[in-house]
Amino acid sequence: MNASEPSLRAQNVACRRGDRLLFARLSLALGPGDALHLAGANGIGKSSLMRILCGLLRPYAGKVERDGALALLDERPALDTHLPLGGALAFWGRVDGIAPARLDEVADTVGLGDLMDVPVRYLSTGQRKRAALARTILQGAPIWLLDEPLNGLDTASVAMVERLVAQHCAGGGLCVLASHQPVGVTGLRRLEIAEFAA
Ligand SMILES: Nc1ncnc2c1ncn2[C@@H]1O[C@H](COP(=O)(O)OP(=O)(O)OP(=O)(O)O)[C@@H](O)[C@H]1O
Repeated sequence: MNASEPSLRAQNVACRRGDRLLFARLSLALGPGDALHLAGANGIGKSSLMRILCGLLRPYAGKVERDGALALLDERPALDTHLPLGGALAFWGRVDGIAPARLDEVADTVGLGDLMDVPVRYLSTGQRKRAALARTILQGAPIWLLDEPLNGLDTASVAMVERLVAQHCAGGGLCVLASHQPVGVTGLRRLEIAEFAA
């Protein structure tokens, strides 16, 4: 694999939360163009695995190796809820050196171009999810970790996320996506996390 190409590997990873071993011996390997759907029952450990993959949580056993920058989308979008959406995205635009025109372009992509003057706290559930997706896109990272990106989205928005994931992977990125819902992305692999059995 080329050094500039993104990759994400987990080898024999185990996850312990409190005194419970959630899962063990979990391995995965993704390279450019790959997309993986993480599935499994409530509380099985999908979000925990996402946090392990991005380095926010230490695995109980095993190791994770990653090449390339990553963007994590979870239920806590890093957008100032007191700012208008445009201002909240512009904050990160200044941090990351993103041109204002690019902010507008991505806001249009996720269907929020007309809501840039609305405070983030007034956005609906689905609009807030789409705002978080805009932030994910704007990060420009080749590795996307999307934890329940379809929650609260209407049918058209689900299709939009599926399209964006497909485009991201077609452009050489990779994506791990945790969802209880079916995900319509061509070539998507599926990993069902199973409860740990000794
Ligand atoms: N900080 C923590 N300390 C102890 N236990 C935790 C902690 N965070 C999560 N857990 C527990 O770990 C288990 C897995 O949680 P996690 O959020 O990873 O599951 P999930 O598969 O994403 O669930 P869901 O489908 O409901 O989103 C749950 O039983 C949860 O209560």
